Amino acid sequence: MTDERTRALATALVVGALVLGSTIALASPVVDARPAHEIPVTERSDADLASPTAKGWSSVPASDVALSSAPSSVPNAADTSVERVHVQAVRSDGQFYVRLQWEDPTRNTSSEGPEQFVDAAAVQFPADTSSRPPIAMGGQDNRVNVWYWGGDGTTQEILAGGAGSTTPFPSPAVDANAAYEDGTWTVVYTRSVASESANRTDLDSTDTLDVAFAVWNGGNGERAGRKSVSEWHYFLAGTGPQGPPYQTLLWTVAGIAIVAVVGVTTFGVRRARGGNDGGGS
Ligand code: HEM
Repeated sequence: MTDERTRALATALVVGALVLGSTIALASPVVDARPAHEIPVTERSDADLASPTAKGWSSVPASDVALSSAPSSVPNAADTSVERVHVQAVRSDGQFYVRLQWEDPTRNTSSEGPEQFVDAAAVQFPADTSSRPPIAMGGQDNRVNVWYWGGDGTTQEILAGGAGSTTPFPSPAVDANAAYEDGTWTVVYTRSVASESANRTDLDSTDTLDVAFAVWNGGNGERAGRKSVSEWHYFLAGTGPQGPPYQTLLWTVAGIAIVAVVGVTTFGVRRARGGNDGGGS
């Protein structure tokens, strides 16, 4: 290979690497632009996502939500083990789906023996979505709806106005389905978007919807007030910054970058070859 050819090839590769590198550097902040407490709600049509292993979940953006011990006064309240939960949400065909996934190496589904507690998870919404209730399960004049799933197969829809006031709805409108695989729980809650009673959270809002999460590791003695909880987050209906438009933008920019890299490299190689051909034998 002649010096000129080597130089042209090296230049093409450096230019290509610079184009690709700057594209990634510029595109990443755009993708990460979602506010820390925002969780996008993806709009779908005719998607049945009630099963935790439904294929449709693989294309729904997941948010990583941090958890910490609930500041309650029960014994060993600070001894909790689950530090994060992945959250996905979809509205489809009149149904609202929330999928939670978290790691728990021990699968606890029975509370029948002494000191046995089940793994569990819950989602909390304001009963009246126009204001944000206290995170510790609402207050007397600002109650919350809690969707509770327990590892023994229990699903409850609860109305609460502060710790110690949890009251199950007489006819629950929430379903929950769970799967445990490779040390990970996956739970999907399903409720119809339409609310049927005054104390039920209106999920039909196109605005933001406050939401919080709790996870109990039964194997670590966690139950009731001893649990990992999130701060208040909010669901944002429609396509959030991490939703399709941003992904489409990222893939478009990445596509242009790849075409540019291939183009510059091909040009460089052709020039080098041309130089070589012109240079004779
Ligand atoms: C962050 C502050 C929180 C504190 C201090 C707290 C405290 C407590 C306490 C003391 C209890 C036992 C009394 C009772 O049953 O009412 C309890 C139970 C419960 N909490 Fe909370 N909580 C908090 C947040 C949450 C959140 C965010 C959720 C849901 C996402 C939640 C869901 C529940 C449920 C479902 C029960 C009943 C559990 C059972 O029967 O085992 N809590 N909580």
